[in-house]
Amino acid sequence: MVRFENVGMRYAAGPEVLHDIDLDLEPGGFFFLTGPSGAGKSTLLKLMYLAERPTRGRISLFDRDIAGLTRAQLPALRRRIGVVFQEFRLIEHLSALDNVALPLRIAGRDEARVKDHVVDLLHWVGLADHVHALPRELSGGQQQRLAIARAVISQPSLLIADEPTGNVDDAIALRLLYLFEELNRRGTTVVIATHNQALIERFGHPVLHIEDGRLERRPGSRELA
Ligand SMILES: Nc1ncnc2c1ncn2[C@@H]1O[C@H](COP(=O)(O)OP(=O)(O)OP(=O)(O)O)[C@@H](O)[C@H]1O
Repeated sequence: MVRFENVGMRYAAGPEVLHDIDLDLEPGGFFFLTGPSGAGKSTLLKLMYLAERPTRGRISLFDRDIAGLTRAQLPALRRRIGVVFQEFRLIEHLSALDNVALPLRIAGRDEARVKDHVVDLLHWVGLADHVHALPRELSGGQQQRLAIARAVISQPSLLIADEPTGNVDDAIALRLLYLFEELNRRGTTVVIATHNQALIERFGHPVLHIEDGRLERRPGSRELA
């Protein structure tokens, strides 16, 4: 699903920020990504969702070496990846409903079903009363839930989320984790960067831990049980 072989990454002429990363994420897995601020978590995720290219080493996604992809092949691959960005990246002039519907409309889905599907999901993430709100009319936590709804609406093969529970209270963080688990049960591989140790322990999934640009995979409590 996601494979890194001896990957190194530096930004422009700066120092290397990821070193010798070897990683093999099984399809259908659920992984937490942890590590201190500045350790390289977002950089690793950017490599996974093809926003950055590695400086060295090899990355394969869905069994394809990304170095061999043409520009024309990239959009189809990207459509299989749902991303929740740290800074949300919502479209400011579109309502909550239209933000979430956008990926389905781009994919040409039947408009009559798009609306029901989106409203259901907005309900699920606790935004039932804000279906027609613009992003700026929502709180930080509500915008985050909207960004999550947009990332999961197309049931991507791979969901990548950078601190998706950073701006929400504990009850909502739990609910979001259940939503990710439901998506995972339906076949989506999930990678979530988080500092929330309580959630990591509660859900017991394996942990990818980065420190000083080096990655270590630790078994989750479920695997050890
Ligand atoms: N666009 C960029 N240009 C230059 N250096 C960058 C860029 N983005 C990140 N870095 C550097 O790469 C290193 C890793 O940053 P990264 O954002 O991946 O860390 P992080 O673990 O996600 O941190 P946080 O938990 O604070 O979000 C840091 O030293 C950072 O300064």
